[in-house]
Amino acid sequence: MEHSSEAHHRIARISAHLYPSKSQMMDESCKLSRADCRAKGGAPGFKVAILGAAGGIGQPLAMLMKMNPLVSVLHLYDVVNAPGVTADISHMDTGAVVRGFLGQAQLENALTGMDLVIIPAGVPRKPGMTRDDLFKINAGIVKTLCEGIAKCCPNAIVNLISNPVNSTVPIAAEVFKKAGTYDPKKLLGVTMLDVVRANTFVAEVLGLDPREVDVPVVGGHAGVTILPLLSQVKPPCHFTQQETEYLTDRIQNGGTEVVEAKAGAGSATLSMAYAAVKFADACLRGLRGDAAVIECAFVASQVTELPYFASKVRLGRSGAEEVFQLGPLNEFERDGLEKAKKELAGSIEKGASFIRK
Ligand SMILES: NC(=O)c1ccc[n+]([C@@H]2O[C@H](COP(=O)([O-])OP(=O)(O)OC[C@H]3O[C@@H](n4cnc5c(N)ncnc54)[C@H](O)[C@@H]3O)[C@@H](O)[C@H]2O)c1
Ligand SMILES: O=C(O)C[C@H](O)C(=O)O
Repeated sequence: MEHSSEAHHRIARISAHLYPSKSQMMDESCKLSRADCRAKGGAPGFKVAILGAAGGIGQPLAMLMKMNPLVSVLHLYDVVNAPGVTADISHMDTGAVVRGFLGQAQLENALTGMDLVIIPAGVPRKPGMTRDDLFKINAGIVKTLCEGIAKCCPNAIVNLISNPVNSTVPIAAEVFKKAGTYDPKKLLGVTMLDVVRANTFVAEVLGLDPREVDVPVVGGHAGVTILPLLSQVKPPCHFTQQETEYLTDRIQNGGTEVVEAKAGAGSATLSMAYAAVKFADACLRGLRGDAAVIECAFVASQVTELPYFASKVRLGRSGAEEVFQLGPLNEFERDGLEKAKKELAGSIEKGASFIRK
């Protein structure tokens, strides 16, 4: 029979690693759990935090990241329901060690030591709203979370999902600048869902498997700022004017299509979680040192006269190590680019001045 105090310690260790706040109430010797040991030395991998982990995107995103073999530690932070989601996800028999963090008081613990922070925190749209209508609430949420990142994991790669991305990325950048921690390579607005949608819709038109299709989508992440470069689709193909207009409109309004179909119950969550994991996995492969990891993202950029712009980037050990030029555009795309830049300029300025004011 096992000695009862040893058994007590084992049980306490498990509880302590799931809910670190409880560990303070437990025996000191329980603080370094087996899971911690595994995370520190045994299982190679990266430490990832999800902020807003109990939300519509957060939950499936947490589940998919728990399945990612590149992740050794997964921190799930939210202002509601983080313990429930953590308990649930932690029963999955995959390698990543999961810990939950609830509320502002636990934000710093959630962030300390992280390699990658994914942020889907904030309110989603309802029918009739633009993404910019979310600015009022989400700007403050992103500011607070980024202040935490600047303090606790200033070297982490940040994947920012919260809308309006065209403004929240400049907000995050200004917070990091103020804190003296800004590294433009490490702040990435997630526009992967636009690429995922573009690949799907283009594949439908071409009668191909979407996995064989690669559509660059540049600009930003709202309406006309979402600019699919259909002239650069791989495999090379030709679209009629009617197809080009249909595809551009569907890709630009894919988010609204979901918002309307959900009829007040939120915006894209499952396809977004899929896209977020595809992008996060690319970031982690870059961090690992894999060559030629290239995805689209909204980043600090010199591709146009705007300070931020989405285009293809090469992800490496230090984040977005190379930002690619747009390549040759046709007349339809050049027109689209002008419209995109006009709207983007205002959204970027709105975000930056929220912090600079
Ligand atoms: N970039 C994209 O392509 C894309 C796609 C879809 C949705 N979004 C955006 O992602 C955001 C989240 O969408 P959702 O459907 O998951 O919303 P949701 O309301 O279902 O979930 C949001 C979660 O954020 C949490 N939260 C709120 N304030 C917080 C704070 N201060 N700290 C931590 N967590 C906090 C909430 O408790 C909730 O669990 C929205 O802004 C939405 O517009 C972006
Ligand atoms: O459309 C939204 O509000 C959510 C997201 O930006 C999307 O593109 O699905």
